[in-house]
Amino acid sequence: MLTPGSLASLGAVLGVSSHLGYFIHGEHHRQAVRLFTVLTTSPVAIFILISKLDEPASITFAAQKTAIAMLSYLASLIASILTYRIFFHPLRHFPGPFTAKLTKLSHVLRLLEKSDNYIQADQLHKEYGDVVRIGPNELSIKIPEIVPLIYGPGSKCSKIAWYDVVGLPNKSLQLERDRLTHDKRRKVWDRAFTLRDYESRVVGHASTLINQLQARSGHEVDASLWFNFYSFDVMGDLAFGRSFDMLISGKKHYGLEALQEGMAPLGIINPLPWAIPIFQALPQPAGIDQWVEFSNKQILARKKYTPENPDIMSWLIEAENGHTDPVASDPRWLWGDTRLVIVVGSDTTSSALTHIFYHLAKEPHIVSKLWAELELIYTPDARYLNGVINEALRLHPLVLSGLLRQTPPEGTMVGNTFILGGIRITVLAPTWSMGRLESCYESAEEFLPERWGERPELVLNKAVFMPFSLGTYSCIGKQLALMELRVVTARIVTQLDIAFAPGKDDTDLLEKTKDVFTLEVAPLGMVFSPRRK
Ligand code: HEM
Repeated sequence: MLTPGSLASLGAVLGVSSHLGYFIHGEHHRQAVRLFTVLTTSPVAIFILISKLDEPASITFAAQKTAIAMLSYLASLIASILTYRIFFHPLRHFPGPFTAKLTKLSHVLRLLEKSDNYIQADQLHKEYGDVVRIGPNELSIKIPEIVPLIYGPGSKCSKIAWYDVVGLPNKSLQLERDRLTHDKRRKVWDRAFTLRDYESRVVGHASTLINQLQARSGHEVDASLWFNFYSFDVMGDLAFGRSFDMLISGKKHYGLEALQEGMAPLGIINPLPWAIPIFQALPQPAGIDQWVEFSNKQILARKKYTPENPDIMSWLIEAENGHTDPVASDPRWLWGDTRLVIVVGSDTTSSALTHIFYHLAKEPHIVSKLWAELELIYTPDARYLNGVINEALRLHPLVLSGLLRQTPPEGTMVGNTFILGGIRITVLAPTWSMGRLESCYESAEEFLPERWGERPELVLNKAVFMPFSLGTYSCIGKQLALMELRVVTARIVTQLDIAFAPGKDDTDLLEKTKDVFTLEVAPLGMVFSPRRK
């Protein structure tokens, strides 16, 4: 006879031992769906077992006993996890909100309202100091020296579990955690970026953008949307050999809509990598399905024709067709890299452009200095123009809350503290806050392009400036992105006057932009008009 007491004890013992024997060791995100299925179906199995073992048992009794066994298991599992996290975890001495020590769920709940992870991280640093425990297993570290240690070439830190699950079932360059495999795939991508001349194509799209802004001269336009059209069209052309023609139609392609809806849930669920596969296994919101379908369509269509001028996909498709190397020929790479190129090739530059033009509208003296420079030269060496771009990327980085990395198995130094090896800790440098560190930038909150040119003394510690990340995993599209930004900024500034639309300022942009791993940039009402000489 199984008494309620014996079942409760058995559940409690199993709860503690499954924590200490299994959950506390290693990573379990890849098994998340299986574990979730076991957890949700085991009450039925236990019910049947109790009914058999406990004859004659009424259904009510068997149900009660099942509930006792399950609840005592879950209660003791949770109690064991929380006790460990509060009293025994290697991060227990680091300051941070009490709820963050217990669970990352509190983090997710805080994001539900505004998806403003970077602002919340900044507030936590103001409250708790330079190193904050922002999750049971996670530290946000606002110390300049940490940047090369976590991200720099030769860093022993690796990408966290999030990278494994966010693109499932596909693979992609950015999401690959194994360094050797990543390096092999990076070589395939390198061919698409080495010595390719994409500038003339970019200039064509910039001219279309300017024509459209001229056609709307004196009227309010949502600059954020038009820069999105530009970057999406450029990405379509350079990656898939065909523009999406949004600049021509002036309308949002459903692909852009799908991308934005597909990325939105990430802003909320990101802090819980184990929950991502479970979320993906459930029926997906229409937006996400549309995003996947849109992305798949691009590569299927692209495979059917060979563009006149090679595009980024030319090299990735060639690798899939021609190689015996599994890293090149596994079709999951092409599906995943297609999604990657759509995200990183479009949202990134449009976000940077929107912030550049927000600052130009706010501080007209910068525009005058740009005119002066661009009247004399327009080359990649235009120092002030490059300074404007750097300042926008410093104050409004693409990945606002920081790139998540894992400490090596042998442990690592965090500030002055050594974190023991054996358990992998997630670490990040909060990019948005780091860009505003007074110890690294003189008058850090001010937009001062000259700090990157004629007044280098305004940069006190250049090591923290890493808008394109550093080392092995740094942005492969950096030079392309900078060229896209220079081409459009130089052309608009020399041809059009720029102002905020009447009654509009920066409020929406700064308060409504969402942190969804990259940025979902809020509208920016501006007026462009022919330049008064
Ligand atoms: C202003 C524009 C851009 C910024 C600020 C930017 C920034 C970044 C950052 C921070 C990463 C590292 C992500 C991580 O470690 O998880 C990254 C990776 C990457 N970016 Fe960019 N990016 C920009 C534009 C582009 C463009 C236009 C492309 C080209 C299509 C591109 C392609 C990539 C790729 C493929 C990776 C993955 C590299 C790897 O893991 O080896 N990016 N980018």
